[in-house]
Amino acid sequence: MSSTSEADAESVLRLVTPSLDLKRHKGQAGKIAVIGGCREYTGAPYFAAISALKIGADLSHVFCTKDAAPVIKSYSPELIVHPVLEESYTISDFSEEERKQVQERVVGEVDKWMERFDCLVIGPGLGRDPFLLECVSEIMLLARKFNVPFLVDGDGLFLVTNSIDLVSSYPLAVLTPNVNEYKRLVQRVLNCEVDEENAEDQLRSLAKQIGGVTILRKGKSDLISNGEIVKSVSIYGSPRRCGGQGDILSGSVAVFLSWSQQLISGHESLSENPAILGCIAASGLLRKAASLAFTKHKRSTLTSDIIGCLGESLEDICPAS
Ligand SMILES: NC(=O)C1=CN([C@@H]2O[C@H](COP(=O)(O)OP(=O)(O)OC[C@H]3O[C@@H](n4cnc5c(N)ncnc54)[C@H](O)[C@@H]3O)[C@@H](O)[C@H]2O)[C@@H](O)CC1
Ligand SMILES: Nc1ncnc2c1ncn2[C@@H]1O[C@H](COP(=O)(O)OP(=O)(O)OP(=O)(O)O)[C@@H](O)[C@H]1O
Ligand SMILES: [Mg+2]
Repeated sequence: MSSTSEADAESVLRLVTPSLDLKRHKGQAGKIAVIGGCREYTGAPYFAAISALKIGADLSHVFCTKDAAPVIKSYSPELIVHPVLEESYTISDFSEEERKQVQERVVGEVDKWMERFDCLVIGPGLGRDPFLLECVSEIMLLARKFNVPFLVDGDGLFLVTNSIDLVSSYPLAVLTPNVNEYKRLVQRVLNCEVDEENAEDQLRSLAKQIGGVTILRKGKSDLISNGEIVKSVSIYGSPRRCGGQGDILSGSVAVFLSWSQQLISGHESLSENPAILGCIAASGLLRKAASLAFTKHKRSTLTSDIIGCLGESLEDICPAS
């Protein structure tokens, strides 16, 4: 039986957004890392990482391939960019032993930083190179070892859909599939097709089947479930469907999830699930920013215009002072 309720996204945003306090030091408002960026895609990891900063995180890192790094750095001096990922073509002449060494080096480069991160965003613009995805599987296992929450999006979902054990039963994992990514997840995990008539129940079953991970199914309404409850966020956004809006969402979920975790760990009386709160807050803010950007730019609204409206939209709900 379906029991979806529309979340009060503005109240959640007010609850989880920390006040700006002169006693807080750099890092306390969030340290986020995006794992993504390859020869084809440099925009997606940039959108995710810069959105995290624009909302209020203190530090935003990007771990990408060597080709992508100078491009991403040139978009913004605010991002800390690590050119560490390798694609198969750079190691095509290598022996099995040498490939193993490269993999260990790649994973070691992320390992050095792992404990410092509040949340990882795995997948925006990652590409689908098999060697690169093998390394990213190891990075997911490492995050689990250190109990670092992670969100999986884009090509990260391609990896996870084919190796569901990577996220299975990890309560700190959030999946943010778009229409295609959701279809593939449902087919692979539930062995059936997407059922729009019973969308909420199917989402709940999917999240339960993957061991209680949180899933945010993007669409006309965003639907969120951890296998127990289902929440929706349907406030009006924008009729423009330009690429990159999902990347804003992924960086935003990472920040709000970190803030929700901080809030809940300081208040024993709060029993909410930080991943669910993070998804509701991010979805609500993205939609509000998209709506504002559309009123300003109409048909020419682009992802960068929506990013430009994140601060104003959050300020409207939670004034800085
Ligand atoms: N500027 C950039 O660098 C961007 C890179 N991106 C990256 O591109 C890679 C692939 O992601 P995609 O989202 O394109 O992959 P998808 O597997 O979602 O494929 C997109 C395809 O689905 C179709 N489609 C979209 N919405 C649909 C709907 N409602 N019903 C039916 N078909 C629909 C589109 O026409 C397109 O052909 C990822 O790594 C992603 O992160 C995207 O995030 C967009 C921005
Ligand atoms: N049909 C729709 N009507 C209104 N809002 C939508 C619709 N589809 C998506 N959205 C909004 O856009 C956000 C991004 O969803 P989308 O499906 O575009 O992700 P995506 O395909 O992963 O994007 P990206 O291009 O970044 O990869 C969602 O969180 C939702 O708020
Ligand atoms: Mg996407």
